[in-house]
Amino acid sequence: MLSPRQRQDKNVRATDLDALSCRSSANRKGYFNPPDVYIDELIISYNKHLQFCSGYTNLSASRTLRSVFNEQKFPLINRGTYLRTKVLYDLVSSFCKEFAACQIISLGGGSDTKSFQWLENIESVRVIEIDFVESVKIKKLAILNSPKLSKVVGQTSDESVIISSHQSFESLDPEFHADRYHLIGCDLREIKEKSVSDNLYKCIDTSLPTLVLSECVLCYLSPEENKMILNNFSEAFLNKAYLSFLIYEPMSLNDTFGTTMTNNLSNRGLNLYTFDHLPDLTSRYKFMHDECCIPNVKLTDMSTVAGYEGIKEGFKPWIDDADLLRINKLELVDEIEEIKLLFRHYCLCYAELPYGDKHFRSLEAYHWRI
Ligand SMILES: C[S@@+](CC[C@H](N)C(=O)[O-])C[C@H]1O[C@@H](n2cnc3c(N)ncnc32)[C@H](O)[C@@H]1O
Repeated sequence: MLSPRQRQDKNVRATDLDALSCRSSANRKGYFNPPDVYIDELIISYNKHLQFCSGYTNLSASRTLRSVFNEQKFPLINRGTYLRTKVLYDLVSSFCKEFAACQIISLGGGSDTKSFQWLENIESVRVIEIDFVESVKIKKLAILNSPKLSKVVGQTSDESVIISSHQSFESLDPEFHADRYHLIGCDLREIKEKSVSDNLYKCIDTSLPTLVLSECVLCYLSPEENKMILNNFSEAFLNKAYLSFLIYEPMSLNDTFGTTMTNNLSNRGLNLYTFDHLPDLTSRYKFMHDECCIPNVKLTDMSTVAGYEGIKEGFKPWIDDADLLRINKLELVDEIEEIKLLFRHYCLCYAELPYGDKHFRSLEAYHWRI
């Protein structure tokens, strides 16, 4: 029997399946150019191993996977997935180009495949991915059993790893370490505990310019936990190297659509703790700037990023015309008001700490609302 907290954590971990199924759907529809060749390897790992995760049986795992992956995604969801993936990928890539030798720390990286693409395309980047122990094991098994993934992280072996029971899954070491890539299993809420932080900072190089990425992760934690996690990184890098945060999250805007989002999630046993406290860009700016003491904070919403709003006010879309034209041809999306409404409820935040005269200069090329 799972405790209420374990049940809640199981639901939070399962949000990764939604993210993966959305990426898989967008990929199949041709949104990603070039196509993402890593997504299927993660799906294979979930198909084989979800049944061994806590709270699942063979039957409930196949039911979950069927319902998540068989569901047809609306064009507007595919478009949103594409936009989020493309914008975050490009922004982080331009960070890596500007800072040359650098490090990306992905909080709650789940089955995201952008890390593999950064490793493939950017020679001097180190990537550290952190997630719950079970989620990290799914990714580790995907890497160990996939020649494609093993190759991209720079560690090939001829032996595949066979997991055939809850027990063998549980006894698998969750960590994976290669020269430029590290997978670490931990609960971010415990980041201040000495054993957790010692283990984490063994893999993190605090002398490198670093970007901490959180894509739909911190929203599942309370504002106090958000602050504690951000402060933990800020303190670790203080006077040692440039540090910044890139955060992508839903926000409630305190409107009817936000209330519907909250209700849908709470029906699935999920609480978005930041929804009440950080409902919009202004409150998020205050939180990052005043409470987390980060001096340079930029924020915008995805409707502005995509060019659905803000053009008259002088905001330029972040996606170029040729790409917009290309994705417009993939699927007919005529519910423009619905797209605006949905995209307005997702925010993007870049926040950097002072370190000498270091600054992510390419940031100025993007149009931010705040
Ligand atoms: C919606 S998924 C997003 C996954 C990935 N960032 C993406 O965008 O595709 C949320 C992820 O955050 C992870 N997560 C949430 N709370 C966490 C915590 N307290 N510690 C570690 N990981 C956590 C979940 O396990 C899950 O993989």
